[in-house]
Amino acid sequence: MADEKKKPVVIITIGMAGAGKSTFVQRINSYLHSQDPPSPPYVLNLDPAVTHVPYEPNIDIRDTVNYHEVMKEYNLGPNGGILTALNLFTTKFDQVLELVEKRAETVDYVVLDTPGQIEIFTWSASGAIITDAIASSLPTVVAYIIDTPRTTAPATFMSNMLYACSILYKTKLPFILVFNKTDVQPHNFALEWMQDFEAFQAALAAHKGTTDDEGEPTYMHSLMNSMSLVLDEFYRHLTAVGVSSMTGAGIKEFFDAVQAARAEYEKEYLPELERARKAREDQLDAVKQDSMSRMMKDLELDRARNPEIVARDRWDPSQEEDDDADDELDVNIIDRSEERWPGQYIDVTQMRRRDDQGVSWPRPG
Ligand SMILES: Nc1nc2c(ncn2[C@@H]2O[C@H](COP(=O)(O)OP(=O)(O)OP(=O)(O)O)[C@@H](O)[C@H]2O)c(=O)[nH]1
Repeated sequence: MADEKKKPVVIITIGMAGAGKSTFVQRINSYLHSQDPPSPPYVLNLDPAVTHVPYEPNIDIRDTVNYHEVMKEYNLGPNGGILTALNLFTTKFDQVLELVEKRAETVDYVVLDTPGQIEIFTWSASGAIITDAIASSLPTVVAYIIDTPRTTAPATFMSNMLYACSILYKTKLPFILVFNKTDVQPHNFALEWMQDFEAFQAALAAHKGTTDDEGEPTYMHSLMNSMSLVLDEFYRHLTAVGVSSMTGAGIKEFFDAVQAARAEYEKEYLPELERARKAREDQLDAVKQDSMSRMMKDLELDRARNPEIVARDRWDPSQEEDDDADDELDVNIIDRSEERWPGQYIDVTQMRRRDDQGVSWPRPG
């Protein structure tokens, strides 16, 4: 389509704590800066608890929500604090989207670094809202970062793949398995297990604890055998690349995979998204039509019964309220690259104390 605007690809990096998400984001950031011409990405840090990120994010959740204050304010532990901080940030995500969309024509990639505790993003309402919101406006890809040296045992490998599988089915987005730290442990064993079901079975059988004292397969072994059959189907839907965020090896292959995933987004995800949106709108329309026609019927009956009320029931333009007064937004999402970190630290957790602003965050339910 000729009038279609250029859109960047969003890369959502997800992974277990310590898998190397932040180092990976830094690596792809520097890779894109080193291109000719340089193509700096737009980077968002969504981890409120991280003390240091090795890159300069354009939008940083820590500029908006003070995670320590959230813990104090709501009397929460670290995980509850991170989740609540993410929830508070999500209430402002429309502003984030606006800032991202403003840059859509000048950047090729938007990169999201997610909280270290994977489930806080993958299993929370906020994570789903953020993912859906961004994926419905820009082509989006999930990069699932795996700590390769810690995935060499068949059982750990399978658990990790099952987790990846659950995220794929939850987000339904194009998915890239990123085997990280290949400088320490090459990832060919993983590719072999993914491509050759029998090789994985053999690795499982060779592992200790697969048979009991009588030489019979243990319950766990049988379970893993069956699960690996399920995973065989799952592997067909994804791309795997090996990278070293430390040395930069494999990063070009990662971007080749991102381009292929973008095409997949446009071919499969987008039509599905539009179909779901249309179905939702049609359903809403039908409900609206139905209640409207019932209301009209009730109204007709009522008016027929009370003609004197009908005579008094007239619209009075002087009573119309001025809705525009509330339209101004209190902008507190900061784009560091635009504002050059003006030092206007805005701590949303403190806002409820300022009576003049009248803002009060809801307590988690
Ligand atoms: N050898 C090697 N080490 C790596 C690589 N990538 C990351 N690391 C190391 O792995 C550790 C964890 O990396 P992070 O980037 O902090 O991992 P993370 O997933 O962001 O961790 P959280 O902060 O818990 O979210 C650090 O010590 C990194 O230096 C890699 O490619 N090779």
